[in-house]
Amino acid sequence: MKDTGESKDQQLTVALRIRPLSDAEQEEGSTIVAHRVDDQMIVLMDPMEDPDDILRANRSREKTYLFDVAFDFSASQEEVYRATTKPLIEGLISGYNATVFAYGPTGCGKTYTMLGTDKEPGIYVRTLNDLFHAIEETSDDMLYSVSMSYLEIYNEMIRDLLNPSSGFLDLREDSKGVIQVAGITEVSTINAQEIMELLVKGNKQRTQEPTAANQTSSRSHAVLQVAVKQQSRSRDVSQEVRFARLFMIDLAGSERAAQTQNRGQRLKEGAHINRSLLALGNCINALSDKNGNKYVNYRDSKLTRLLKDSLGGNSRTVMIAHISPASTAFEESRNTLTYADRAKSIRTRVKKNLMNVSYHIAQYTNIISDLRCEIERLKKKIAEQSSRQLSSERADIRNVQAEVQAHAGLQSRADMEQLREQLLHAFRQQMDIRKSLMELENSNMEIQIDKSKHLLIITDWEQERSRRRSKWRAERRKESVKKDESEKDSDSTESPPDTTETQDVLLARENLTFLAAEQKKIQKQKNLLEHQFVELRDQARRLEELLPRRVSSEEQREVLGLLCKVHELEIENAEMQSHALLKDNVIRQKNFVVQRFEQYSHLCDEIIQQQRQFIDDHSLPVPPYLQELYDMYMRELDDRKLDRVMTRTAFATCPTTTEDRRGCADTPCPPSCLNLSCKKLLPESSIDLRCNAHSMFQPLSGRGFRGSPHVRPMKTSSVMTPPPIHINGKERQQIRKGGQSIAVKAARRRSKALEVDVLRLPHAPSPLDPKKQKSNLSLSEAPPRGFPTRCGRQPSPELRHATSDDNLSSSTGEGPGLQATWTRPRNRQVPTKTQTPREVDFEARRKKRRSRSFEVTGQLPHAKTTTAQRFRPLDSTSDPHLHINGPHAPMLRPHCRAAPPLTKVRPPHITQQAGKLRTAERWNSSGFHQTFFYFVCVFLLDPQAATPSPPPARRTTRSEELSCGSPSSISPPQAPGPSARADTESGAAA
Ligand SMILES: Nc1ncnc2c1ncn2[C@@H]1O[C@H](COP(=O)(O)OP(=O)(O)OP(=O)(O)O)[C@@H](O)[C@H]1O
Repeated sequence: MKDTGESKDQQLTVALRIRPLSDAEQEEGSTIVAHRVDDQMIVLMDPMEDPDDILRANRSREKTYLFDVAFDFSASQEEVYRATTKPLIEGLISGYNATVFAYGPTGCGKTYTMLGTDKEPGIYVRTLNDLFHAIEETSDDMLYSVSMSYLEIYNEMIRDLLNPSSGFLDLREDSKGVIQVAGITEVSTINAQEIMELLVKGNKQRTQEPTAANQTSSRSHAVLQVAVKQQSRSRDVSQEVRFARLFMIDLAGSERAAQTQNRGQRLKEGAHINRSLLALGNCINALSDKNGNKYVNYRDSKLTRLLKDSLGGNSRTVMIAHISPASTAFEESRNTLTYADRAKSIRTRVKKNLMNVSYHIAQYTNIISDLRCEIERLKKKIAEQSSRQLSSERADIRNVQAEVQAHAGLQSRADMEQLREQLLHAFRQQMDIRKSLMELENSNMEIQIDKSKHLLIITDWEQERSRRRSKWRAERRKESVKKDESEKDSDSTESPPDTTETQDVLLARENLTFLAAEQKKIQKQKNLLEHQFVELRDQARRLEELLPRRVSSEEQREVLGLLCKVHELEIENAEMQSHALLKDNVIRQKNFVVQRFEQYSHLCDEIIQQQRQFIDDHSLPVPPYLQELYDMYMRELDDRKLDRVMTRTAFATCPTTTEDRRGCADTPCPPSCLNLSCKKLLPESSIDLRCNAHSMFQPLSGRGFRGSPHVRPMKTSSVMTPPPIHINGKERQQIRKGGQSIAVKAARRRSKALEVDVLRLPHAPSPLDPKKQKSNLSLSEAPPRGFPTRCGRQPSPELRHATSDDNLSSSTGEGPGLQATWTRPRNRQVPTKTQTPREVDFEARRKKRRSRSFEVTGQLPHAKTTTAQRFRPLDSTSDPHLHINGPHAPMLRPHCRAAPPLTKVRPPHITQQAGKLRTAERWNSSGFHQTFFYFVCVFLLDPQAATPSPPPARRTTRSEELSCGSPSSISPPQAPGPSARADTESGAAA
């Protein structure tokens, strides 16, 4: 092994630290005489300067010292370490020896700087920490071995602080002049924590005693030696090995006996300390001699021998001198400063401790085995690294997976949110459209009402015109009978009545045109909105279908399901509001129509009563059939009174289910509803009203209005048709039961009333009586509905049947009902021998009734071909104002063919007398009082004309229909004239 390091001169680094003024010094009243001027300059002021001392008068009272670095009481441990010792660590690793020693009087802070406290560790700890950190950083390439020893020189004896039991140790110098402590314990470790524990342990072994100057006065010099050996990990035949030592020395403080007041052992310790320090001072003096000729006597003390290399050899050395700032320690401070100042000029020859090791062939085996070990070690390290990498990669994969999952979760949540928003948007739009539709429908209804009012004005005017014309014609006819031809000529010059339309009528026509245009516009808007609504509903459905696929969690599914449900309910609510609105409007219109009808009815009654009064007053002869008619009229009046009461009850039993309502619409109302009143006794128009009132309870779809032409146009004006609210089986049963009980009551009351009639009326005439036969025949021919039996007022089987179970069951649509009782069978049954013709007739009707009741329930497929449909007895001919929706004229035509206006109807017995009973099926009770009234009028005017001719086969005009209810409109049948045609046209236009 040979030393290959290059040497270079290096000056000793001297730092000076001034500690803070201690409590004791403050108590003594010491003043601060040492000041740090800057990073390097210290000023020491002499507190004993006497102004009277002439000899020293010219001397400066302050002395300035310059050092490499200067600290005062404000400097921290870290600052001192960084400025003094930290730079040595790099050199130490590179193979340069280093020494740091703390020098100064006792109690000036040497131990504080080197060892420090737990909170403020000193140079020892900080240096070792940094050293091991630096070793760790380069350990991949270099192989280090660190050993540490800790000793004290106490009373010129060396003691191993790590192993105090080893006794006093000797100093020896090897062949190269390197001082060694024989037998010292060297601890090899690179664990900083372990070294710290050793230091604590060693410090506890250090001799420390309290003195007057310092309560923790160190009575020995403590030397911590750290040896660092470093070599490259790559082995070769020759290899470079670096070796360096670091001494960190906490010297004992120089002390004055007077100051320390030591006695005995302490005094002896002090003497030894001072001697070693004096030797150190001498060495420093010698080393700092500028000439360099002075002999350096290291052998005077073990301290100087130990520090031989550090002071004058191969070492980078840092001296940290400590002084007290107190005036009381002025002398010690000045001495210390003087020594430190001298030490500055000490120069050391520093060289790297490099050893090139050449191996013999015999050592190659070891080298190879070492290399193998190294290879194994490296392989192991690589494996460890790869496994660490793998695990980190796995961790990375897991992280990535977690991230992906989180991202997917976020994505799905965002998707769900978007879906929810879309759904909500679709629902909101649906609701908006619903509302708009409702508003449009409302406007439409209002327009309809307005139109009805205007139509009414026009109709009134037309009636008035017709009345005037009729009157004019009658007058003309009368005059033609009374006067001769010449007078006729003169009369022919009379102008017809003025038929110019009034201002009101013109205005009404204008308004009608305007309202029709408005209605068209509304209809267009409605169609558009309905189209949009359908699209939106489809869109919402598609979104709802998407839900199960998109929704990941049950919770989300539940929430979205509820959301859909809520909006469905909202839509249903809107539909119900729409229905309510429509119903409200329909009711308003019905009320209007009912009022109108009642006006007509009262007027008819009034006229009949007054005419009757007139006949009675003038004792005019009344033909028996007119008397019969009048009696019938009176009975009808009574029945109507009863009927009003019963109708109120029967209304409560109106069918509620769709099927029942449909039955009511397609066919006459079921018995439980209004059969006892509207179908038997009430005039046609009344029945129609009731039936329409029924239809108010139907859903506003076209289907619900099928049976009533008056309300059929409503089909086109209904809003989007939401499904009807279905009533479950139980509820339906309850409703039916309620209906049945009310129907039973009504039927019983009806039967009772008829029985009273039987008691009151004369018995049926004998079949042998030709007159009565005629009457009887006429009765059997005549429709039974509301038409009282002249032959003794026997309660008809039909009416008795009204209370039967059969009949009642039909009210719920479950069995045959009474519907057929107000229609007349077309094909009469051939009487058997035992049956009277009347019984045969009843039997036939009963069968027909059963078939009709099937028709109502819809159980027979060919029900539509029954007579009920052909006769259409419920269709009104009397009041055009029922036609509240849509076009009127086309709807009226088929209706009128089935039930012509009263002006064209002959009373049954008259037609029989004339042998022309063809229109009996047209006969119905609704026109009864009107017919009667007609005959009374005719009779009064001209008894000869009381035998009417059969009605001409012509189409009924609307104006004539409208005049049905008006007494003034009753006129003898006549061929349609130009005026009538004009009426027809104007009515159709309206
Ligand atoms: N820089 C400083 N800051 C604060 N306190 C200090 C400082 N220097 C020294 N002291 C305090 O002064 C007292 C004496 O210090 P220390 O024991 O380190 O002196 P010393 O020079 O080692 O004495 P000795 O030579 O007798 O061992 C201690 O209580 C120490 O905490």
